[in-house]
Amino acid sequence: MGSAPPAFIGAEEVEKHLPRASLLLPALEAALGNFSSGPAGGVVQPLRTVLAVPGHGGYLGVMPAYSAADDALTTKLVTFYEHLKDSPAPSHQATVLLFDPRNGSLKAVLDGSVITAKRTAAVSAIATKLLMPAFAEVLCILGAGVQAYSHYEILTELFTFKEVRIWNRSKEKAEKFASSVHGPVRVCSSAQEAVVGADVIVTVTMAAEPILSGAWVKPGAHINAVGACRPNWRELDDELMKNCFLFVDSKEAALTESGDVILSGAEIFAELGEVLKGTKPALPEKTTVFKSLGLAVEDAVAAKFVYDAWSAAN
Ligand SMILES: NC(=O)C1=CN([C@@H]2O[C@H](COP(=O)(O)OP(=O)(O)OC[C@H]3O[C@@H](n4cnc5c(N)ncnc54)[C@H](O)[C@@H]3O)[C@@H](O)[C@H]2O)C=CC1
Ligand SMILES: O=C(O)C1=NCCCC1
Repeated sequence: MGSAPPAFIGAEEVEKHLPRASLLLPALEAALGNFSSGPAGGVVQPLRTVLAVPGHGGYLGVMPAYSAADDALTTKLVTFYEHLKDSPAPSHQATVLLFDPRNGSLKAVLDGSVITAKRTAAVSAIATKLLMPAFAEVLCILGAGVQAYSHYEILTELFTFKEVRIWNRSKEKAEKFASSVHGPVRVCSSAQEAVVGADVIVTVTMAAEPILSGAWVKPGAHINAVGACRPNWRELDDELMKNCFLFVDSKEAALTESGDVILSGAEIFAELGEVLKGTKPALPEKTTVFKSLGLAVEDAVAAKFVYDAWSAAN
């Protein structure tokens, strides 16, 4: 007898079984700690393969991982495109394949876009909890796309800010963001206006040149730097990179993929997983940057969560 055909779990079903990114927090915290524990942590994850699509300004990323603690075996396939002016397609599209680790059978094909949006924001929330200054009052989001929404949702669910500000390259998109989310958001006309005085800053743009300058950043602020995932792309300038304590999800990935890290020559202080394990301090009183690139094990944990919830309901 052959194995059952794989389930297809589309975006709506993923959303239904993962209504809030915060549901992933315990599993993601454990996974980040395991990832930073080397082979003893039971996470098997090579550096992702990212191949350019010549002539189309696009990239295809292949992200396999196995997490022994979750007994989750997945690979995510993600495409991201720089210029989509005349296309209705989102800039990032993803699919996660979930396998049975016991025999390699494909159990499910899951929409990966919702998973990517939520797990990335959840990891930024973990970094924020550890690294933001005490009494943080002002949240600033630079960018108004998919990740801006997921970051806004989890950061305003977990923390209480007196003010939320947004800036986007095209103001219309920032205004649409401000009128769609549930709480008050101030639309700013420049990145500088949004950043000055902010305690927590999130950069979620497709920029390839710095959009955040260290000169604007309040000493002690925490920055989640989520965009700029190519070795020649930047969101943060050298002044910020050189004058912060730099935390990353993966040292290997940061030194291979992050233009902000590679081109600035900034020294990495710790992986987030090391802070979660208690082997490195968090330093919330310092100016901190969490450079996020996205780990395949985060997708494994999130896909397993969705699949288990879906299975229980079907
Ligand atoms: N670290 C991680 O785990 C992940 C990181 N990302 C990255 O996060 C960033 C945001 O992703 P999404 O929200 O899905 O993209 P999106 O396309 O939905 O939104 C991107 C935003 O950036 C703005 N933008 C585009 N080009 C710009 C430029 N040159 N300068 C300033 N702003 C510009 C757009 O107006 C848009 O509001 C991307 O860089 C993406 O690659 C995405 C997924 C996971
Ligand atoms: O981790 C991910 O997923 C991604 N990271 C960088 C940009 C593409 C998607």
